[in-house]
Amino acid sequence: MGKKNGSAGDGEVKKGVKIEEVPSYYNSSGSSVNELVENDQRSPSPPAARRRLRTLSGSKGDNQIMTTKTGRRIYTKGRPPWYDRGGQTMKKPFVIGICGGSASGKTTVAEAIIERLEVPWVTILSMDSFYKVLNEEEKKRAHESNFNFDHPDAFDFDLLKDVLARLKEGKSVEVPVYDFNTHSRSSNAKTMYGADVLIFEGILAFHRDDINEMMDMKVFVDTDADTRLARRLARDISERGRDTKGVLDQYLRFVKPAFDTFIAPGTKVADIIVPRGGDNFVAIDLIVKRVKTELSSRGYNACGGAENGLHQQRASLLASETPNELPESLHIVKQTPQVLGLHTFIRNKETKRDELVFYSERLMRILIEETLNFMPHKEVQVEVSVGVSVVGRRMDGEICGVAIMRAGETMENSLRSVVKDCKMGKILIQTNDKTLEPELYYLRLPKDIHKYKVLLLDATVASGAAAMMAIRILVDHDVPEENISILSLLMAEPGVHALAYAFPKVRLVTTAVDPSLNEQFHVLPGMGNFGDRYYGTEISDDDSDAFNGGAYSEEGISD
Ligand SMILES: Nc1ncnc2c1ncn2[C@@H]1O[C@H](COP(=O)(O)OP(=O)(O)O)[C@@H](O)[C@H]1O
Ligand SMILES: Nc1ccn([C@@H]2O[C@H](COP(=O)(O)O)[C@@H](O)[C@H]2O)c(=O)n1
Repeated sequence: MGKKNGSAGDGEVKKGVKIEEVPSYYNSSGSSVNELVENDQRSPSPPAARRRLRTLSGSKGDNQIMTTKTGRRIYTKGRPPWYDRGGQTMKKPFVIGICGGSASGKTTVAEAIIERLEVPWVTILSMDSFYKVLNEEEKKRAHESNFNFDHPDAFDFDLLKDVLARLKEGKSVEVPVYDFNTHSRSSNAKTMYGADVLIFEGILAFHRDDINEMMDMKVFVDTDADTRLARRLARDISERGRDTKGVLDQYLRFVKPAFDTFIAPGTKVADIIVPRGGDNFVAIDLIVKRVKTELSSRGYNACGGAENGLHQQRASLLASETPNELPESLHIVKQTPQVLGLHTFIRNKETKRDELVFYSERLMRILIEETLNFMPHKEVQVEVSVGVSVVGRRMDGEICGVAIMRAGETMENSLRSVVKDCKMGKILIQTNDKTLEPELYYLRLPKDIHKYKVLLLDATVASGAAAMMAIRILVDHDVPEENISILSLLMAEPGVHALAYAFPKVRLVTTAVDPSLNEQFHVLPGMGNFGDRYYGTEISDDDSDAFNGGAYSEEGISD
């Protein structure tokens, strides 16, 4: 997939119909969306019939969005709300395997399925990513068109199986990006995440029974051999840095025999055979119909939300009695006159923005210092002067911060001022205006985050929906629950109980707990929309009513 410029940009849809207006913070590469579009335009132009599709491609961590002809948005990165109030996965992705000869149109069929499915969260995994790394002698042979890339031994099937298994569980994976020009992996892997539908395509997609068992539907693209060769010649010369002689030599020596021996038998395990590939709209429509039926029987609704999702359960949260006791995992900083005084400034709606920033940052530092007391420490001996030493303490292990955008970002400066050179990640979660479920739109985490004690930052916790999704994401990235602390200036009691119920080992640290939520899930009495007040982006009550029908939702998530 995503083979423009000869490299397999996996996890992307190659070509999206229209580039969306995406706020700049979606784009982690630092370049604007327009720049990304321009980059894409420099790539070899696809045949006219396919030009309607265009990629919004970016670097690792970018959100990938395409819009179908009917105007629906499809996210090829990100995460739908897959977990329930207990923090557990609710939905498994529907896995479609697509097998077929080289240049048979596997990618084209995959794109056509995505476009017609109209499911918002889709991931495409290509077998190309799992080509083994070649040694120097093999590379030399590959450059002479004398290496068999069509034999099963050319692929790392075990890695492929692990990646598929993790994606099925909704866990994040690092997928190698393959470069057909150099026959090697590029230095940067792509981070991929789960989805509603996962399409896995490749020439040997059906080669191993254990991997076949992981698929819910197996599609074989059966395109005539002459057409495949003609397309391959054109593509490999224009996109993969080959010449006519090399393509033909490789085809006769390896590609054709391997098709007969290893690929064609895939028709026997396939559920559906699609003659002619991407042109076969009848077959593609039948596949799409079947997938839609399967998805709805698994509890997906038309908007991509799940029945019994977080939002629906949140309503019952408001109605339900909260336990009398606050959970043990909650720590409230000591209510000193200093802390209470800072709160008074912050809660007061008359407090000016510069004062709010000053006093809230003071309170944030107190909150962070308090949290650090829970981090593991070890004894160390330091020399004070010649011959004089004392036994002191030093933190044992590394800390990183992850801000839940946007209000959590207000706490980044304070964390940096307390923890020197602290690595920082970001998560953007927004409410889907149709399903009302929180959804992940942007994710940037420090490398090897599972090795850190993670301080998750959000200025306030109301129902806990955003925090719960953020914790779920960290857990999916293999951060042990007990290594996560969520830090907030203010938490609402229902949110505290919801988080503690779902993730009992996660430490909740706050400077105050308010008793309740209103019907819009805003904390009562609360501190207003902290993010807007801090950034000076508040709108007047009148405007707010006009924009939101009377209710505002904090930071895009009604939490
Ligand atoms: N129906 C079609 N008509 C014309 N060109 C096509 C068609 N399907 C695919 N192609 C072209 O053939 C090449 C291989 O198609 P692709 O879908 O990438 O195949 P695969 O993924 O099986 O290698 C691409 O250059 C693509 O643009
Ligand atoms: N370094 C490589 C790796 C693979 N190939 C050929 O690619 C074909 C598979 O990709 P498709 O997009 O066509 O499915 C396969 O037939 C290999 O021969 C290559 O040429 N160089």
